[in-house]
Amino acid sequence: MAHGKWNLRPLLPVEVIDIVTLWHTYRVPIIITTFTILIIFRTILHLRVPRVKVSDTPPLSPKLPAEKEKAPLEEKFVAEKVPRRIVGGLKKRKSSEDEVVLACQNIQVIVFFSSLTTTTEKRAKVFADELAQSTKEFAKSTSAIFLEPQLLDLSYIDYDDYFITPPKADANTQYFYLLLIPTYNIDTVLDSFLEHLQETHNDFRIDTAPLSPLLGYSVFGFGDREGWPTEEEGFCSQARDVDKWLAKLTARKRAFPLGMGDSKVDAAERLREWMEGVEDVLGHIATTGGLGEGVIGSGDAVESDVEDLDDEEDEVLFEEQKVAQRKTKVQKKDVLNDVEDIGNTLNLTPADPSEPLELDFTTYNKKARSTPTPVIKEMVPKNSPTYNSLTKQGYSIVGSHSGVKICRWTKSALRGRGSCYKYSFYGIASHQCMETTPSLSCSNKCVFCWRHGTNPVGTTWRWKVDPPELIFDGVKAGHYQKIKMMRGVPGVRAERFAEAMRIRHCALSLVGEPIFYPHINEFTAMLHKEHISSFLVCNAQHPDQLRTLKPVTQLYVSIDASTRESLRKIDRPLHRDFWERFQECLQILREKRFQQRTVFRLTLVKGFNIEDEAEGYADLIEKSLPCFVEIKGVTYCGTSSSAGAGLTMQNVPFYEEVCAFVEALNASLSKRGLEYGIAAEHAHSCCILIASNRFKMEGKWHTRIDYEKFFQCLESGKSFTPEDYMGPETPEWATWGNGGFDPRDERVDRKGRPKILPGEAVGKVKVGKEDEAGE
Ligand SMILES: Cc1cc2nc3c(=O)[nH]c(=O)nc-3n(C[C@H](O)[C@H](O)[C@H](O)COP(=O)(O)O)c2cc1C
Ligand code: SF4
Repeated sequence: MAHGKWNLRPLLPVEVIDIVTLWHTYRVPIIITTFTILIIFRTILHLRVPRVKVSDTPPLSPKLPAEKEKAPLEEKFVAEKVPRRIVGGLKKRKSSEDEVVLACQNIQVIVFFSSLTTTTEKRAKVFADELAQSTKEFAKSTSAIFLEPQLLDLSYIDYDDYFITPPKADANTQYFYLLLIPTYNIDTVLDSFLEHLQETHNDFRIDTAPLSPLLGYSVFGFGDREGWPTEEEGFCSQARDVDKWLAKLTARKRAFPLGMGDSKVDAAERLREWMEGVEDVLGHIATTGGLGEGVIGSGDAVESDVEDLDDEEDEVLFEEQKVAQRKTKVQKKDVLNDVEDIGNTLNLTPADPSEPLELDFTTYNKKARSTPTPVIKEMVPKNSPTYNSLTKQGYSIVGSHSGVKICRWTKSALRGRGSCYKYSFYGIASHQCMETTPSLSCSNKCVFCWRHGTNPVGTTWRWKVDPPELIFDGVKAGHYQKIKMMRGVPGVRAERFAEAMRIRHCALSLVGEPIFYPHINEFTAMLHKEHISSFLVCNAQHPDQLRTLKPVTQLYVSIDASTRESLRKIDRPLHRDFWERFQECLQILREKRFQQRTVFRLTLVKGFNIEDEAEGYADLIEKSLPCFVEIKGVTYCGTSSSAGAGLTMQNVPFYEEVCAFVEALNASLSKRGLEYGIAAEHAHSCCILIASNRFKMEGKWHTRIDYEKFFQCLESGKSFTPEDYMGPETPEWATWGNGGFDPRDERVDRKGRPKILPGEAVGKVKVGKEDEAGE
């Protein structure tokens, strides 16, 4: 009272006083705990309520009223009264989702189309009929049941029924979407469709990939090149947008690349190709239950090409990229472990570290070395660190000593982003080129080798020999499998994908020394029999094999230095008589120059083999008189092997330095009266071509090859010369001074952004990534 408060204690029973005291002491934790329990309870209740779509666009002509009628009352009530479930954040792919497995028996293909002037509608009808026939065929040989494809006009459906979640028919049916989309630069239904896709993806209340339960999707666009000649100018832009948004909404279940056709020119042909590809995928789903390797959601994606993905995909890929980066880190660590393993197990200490040392990377422990076994070993056995390392780098190992890998340029060409320099110089389309080797082993350890120092090395063949048939079939299968893995990659062109399924060129230069393989002639004969051209690169260390090599389309010898000392420093050869072998190979090449196209390949490494060596190289050219000299700035790959050799980015010459060297070399050749000239360039790869005047006609360079003529010459059984299969004129854009980038291709940087035009700022170009410049 004295303090103005009532004292109730004398009036209350003891229990009540205890409770009040307790309350005063613990009221804060009690309130917080009660509040938390209430929130948890509320959240659980909330999550158990089924998720419901909300439509912003009233259905123009609801196609499925009957189905809606059939919906249970309870569901209708929920649809009307309950707010939508909120699933925020990025979708994280669970490991179980890595493989899309057909979890049902029925496959329902829906063909969506839109059409203003009816061309797409007519084509869509024919397309759906034909698809119905082919899916019936699949049904005969598999347990999957293909329901009759549905044909739906985007103008007459409620987008919410199909493009927020796949339709809910029954648990036994899964959906596959095909969309045939024209493009209009005026307001059409396609604008609201695209808006809907975009809104669905950005709607924070909905999962960012709500269409991921689909089996897959693919889009085909109709456009008109007359009015919209290029993609930048709008050709098929709306089909490209639909493809982009569906990739996001389905968590990248692009089952087949976007197809595009010009309504006035080639739409029918392009659509047919695309249809064949789509049927192939559907057949694959029916037989295996999955989309096949390479399509996200069903296996491996793009090897190491994560950084090549479009900006448009970044948003969706965020989580996946992090996983990929984590993976890369783990892989790097593993590679390191492997190399360490090799080092530890070999435990070799050369008496003189500067002396070349013959290493056998297939020997794994001291015990194995000290007790030689009479059994002939495999060069790259499956359980070896070398095997692990090479497969992690993306090589497919075929048999026990061969490998195949698709190069960055093959991927680039599949996406319409340019071929390697061999397209500019010789007309090789990169997406039809297979890069392979029948011998992963090499007798050099070049400082710039981007094979990460993990390939086996040796001076003699001492391993088990696989038959050429096994290698030939194996590398083709490995190549096609890797091409198929590109199917779901953003930007892959349907027509290039179709073309890529026919190998036309083989670069025998991947890793190791191809002529080391004892049956190399049988192997190249198999290539030629299937009209696959052969570009074979050897390291000028095996004169006996080089002498007996039968003609290939183009025969290369790597010329990495012009003096004995710099060759020893740069190639780090295992043969002690490496210089004599090198000289002998040059002599052999001279003899072969009228039987096939012979090429010197110079790889310029600043601080190793450029300075003051132009004269030395001119001497070598004079000695061998090759048909061509390819000069290329070294590609820095940042591996431990290159770093160990003291190679850094400082050793990579700028393009202007390569140009200056080439001009000096060319001047030295003409001073000697040798008839050569600078014919072509590919600035993007830091690569320039000097050619013999034998390939110049009426003042124009003809560095390209007539491949069919080459096969005719071979099949005739008569002797022939390189001039006999000389191709058409080198295109103007590829000739010296014009940059060498095919104007038909889109030029982008590694992030997919448009890039400077050829010729602009080329002096600043340095090629700094593994196989960027082509092998
Ligand atoms: C007004 C108009 C605008 C068009 N805009 C584009 C365009 O921006 N890009 C394109 O590639 N094609 C464009 N086209 C071509 C159409 O996409 C093409 O003719 C298509 O086949 C039409 O299909 P449809 O007859 O089914 O409506 C346009 C055609 C018209 C009539
Ligand atoms: S870089 Fe080599 S393997 Fe790749 S496309 Fe060009 S020639 Fe073929």
